[in-house]
Amino acid sequence: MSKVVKKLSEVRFLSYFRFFYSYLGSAVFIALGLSMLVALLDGIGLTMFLPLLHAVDGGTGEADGENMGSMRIVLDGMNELGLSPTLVTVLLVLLFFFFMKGIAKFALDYYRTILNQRFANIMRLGNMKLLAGLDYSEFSKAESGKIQNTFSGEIVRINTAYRSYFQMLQYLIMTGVYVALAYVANPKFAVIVAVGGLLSNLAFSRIYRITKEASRRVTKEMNNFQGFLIESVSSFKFLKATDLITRYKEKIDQSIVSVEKQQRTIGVMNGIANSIREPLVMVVVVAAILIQVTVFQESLGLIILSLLFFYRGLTSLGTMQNSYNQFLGVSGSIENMEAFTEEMKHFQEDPGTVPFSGFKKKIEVKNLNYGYDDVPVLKDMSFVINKYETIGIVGESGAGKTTLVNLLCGLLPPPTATILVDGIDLRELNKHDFRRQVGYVTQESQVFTDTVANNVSFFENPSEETELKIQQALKLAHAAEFVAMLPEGLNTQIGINGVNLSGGQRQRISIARELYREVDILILDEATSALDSQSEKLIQENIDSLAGTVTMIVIAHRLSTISKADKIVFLRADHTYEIGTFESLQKRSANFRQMVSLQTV
Ligand SMILES: Nc1ncnc2c1ncn2[C@@H]1O[C@H](COP(=O)(O)OP(=O)(O)OP(=O)(O)O)[C@@H](O)[C@H]1O
Repeated sequence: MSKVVKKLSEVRFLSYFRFFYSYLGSAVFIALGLSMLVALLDGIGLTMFLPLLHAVDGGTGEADGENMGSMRIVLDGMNELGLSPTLVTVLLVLLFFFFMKGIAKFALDYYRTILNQRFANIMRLGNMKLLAGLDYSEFSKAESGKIQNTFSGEIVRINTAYRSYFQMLQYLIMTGVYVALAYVANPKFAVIVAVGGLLSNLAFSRIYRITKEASRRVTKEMNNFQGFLIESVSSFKFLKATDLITRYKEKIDQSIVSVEKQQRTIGVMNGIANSIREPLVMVVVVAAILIQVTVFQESLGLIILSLLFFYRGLTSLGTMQNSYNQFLGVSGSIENMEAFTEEMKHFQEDPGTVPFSGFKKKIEVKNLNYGYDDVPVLKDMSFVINKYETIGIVGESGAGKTTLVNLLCGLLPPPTATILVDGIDLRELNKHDFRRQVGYVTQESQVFTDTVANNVSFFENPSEETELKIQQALKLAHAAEFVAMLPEGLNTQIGINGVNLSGGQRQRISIARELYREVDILILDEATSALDSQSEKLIQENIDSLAGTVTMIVIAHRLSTISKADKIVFLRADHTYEIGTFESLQKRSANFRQMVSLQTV
């Protein structure tokens, strides 16, 4: 089945089908099958009108099938079933088919609603999986607005696209069924109307093109808009305090206006498509009747049934055209989503296969070289971190401290086997296992819009035991005191990005979270930079007290933070480095001495 779908999808219009099929599988065929059933039942019901007319017209109360052309097969069928085509039977059969159609239509609508929801969820779940598995270095190049928009607004738009697309397919099938029935009823008339219908379709091609282009632009502008929005929320304080928010708002306003403009174009196109549909249908029908009557001299009676089918067929065609135009109005989102998921799939991280059950002995860095886009940052670096040691990483801004730490925690994979954890190439280790043992307090404290307790336990189920652990972690991070003073203690909401807390308090909460996790390796990136000297001193003491129970890698600008470290990796801007204790580096490195002399240690 999927091979057939692939082959068909080489046609652009059908390539969208492959997109939906890739998420919903053969369920889409069930929906299409139901559409066909609805059209067939409706068509058969309609054929009953002719024997009905005939029965009434003949005054016999019984239809004999004369003038029904090939459709007399329906009457033959009734006869075979032992149903004599009296007025009452024909009426009952007509009712029967329309009831059956009602049931099939209900099943179709219900199934489509379920599929619609399933479709949105499959997309959301799939995208979340791809995002979680994304390689960190690729993530750092991504646009946050695009991710945000693709995950929220675009999914809504694609859901609309899905509805319109399948509505279009449903009406396409219906049109096909009606045209086929019309052809069986009156072939000549059918051919004239079909040609007319196809010609009328040409009028729509320009509308389709304009709508599609506008849809693409909406997606692009929405990506920009979301990006601006995220940045204006995260940088609100700065933008507000400097009134740069006024200028930033102008950028956001422009993208809002541009989206509106494109959506207006889509609206106008949909309006035109809607309003010219009916007149066009009528032009085709009137022309076909005139040709039938004047050129082929057929009686009107002969074309009534065919006309009935055609009127329905052409109405279906019109609805199909409108659905298609509505679909095109949001189809830009499908292209965006396809490109986005392809990109994310391409940049998935290798999860690693070797299980990791805990850090046992040492991390060895052996001749590590690393750079970005061929620009070297770390050159031929070698050192060892033994279990429970504290390693300080210092150096000028841009010397590569964060890069080194990202390599050590497996966020950036080194090109060759140059980082070994307990003798195993870090790239081979199961990343989930390994990272569960890594705590990371980043430069910008990571806090989440929830309570203090949830920020520390990271949403672990509340229990007495959990609370006790939270309190211990807060104490170690020197945060217990200020948390106790908060209006609702542990259950206080900390606000968006922790706005209700001071910078130092946010940092202490972040430290408490990593201590709560009881990891083997704790990375602190400038972790005490936002603290006042009293708090820093206290945390420093707590960190020192952790020495010997956890392996710590500490990036520090303030040398006091790492004066007691077992080893210090001192990085220079020219990619050279030195390793030693604070004292030994002070003795042998002029650069290090200079750095120390600039600070009061
Ligand atoms: N994703 C990236 N792509 C390209 N270059 C990068 C990337 N990340 C960092 N760099 C570059 O690598 C060098 C080292 O950066 P890194 O962030 O590791 O330095 P750092 O010592 O931690 O600096 P700071 O103390 O200012 O935080 C810098 O020149 C930086 O511009």
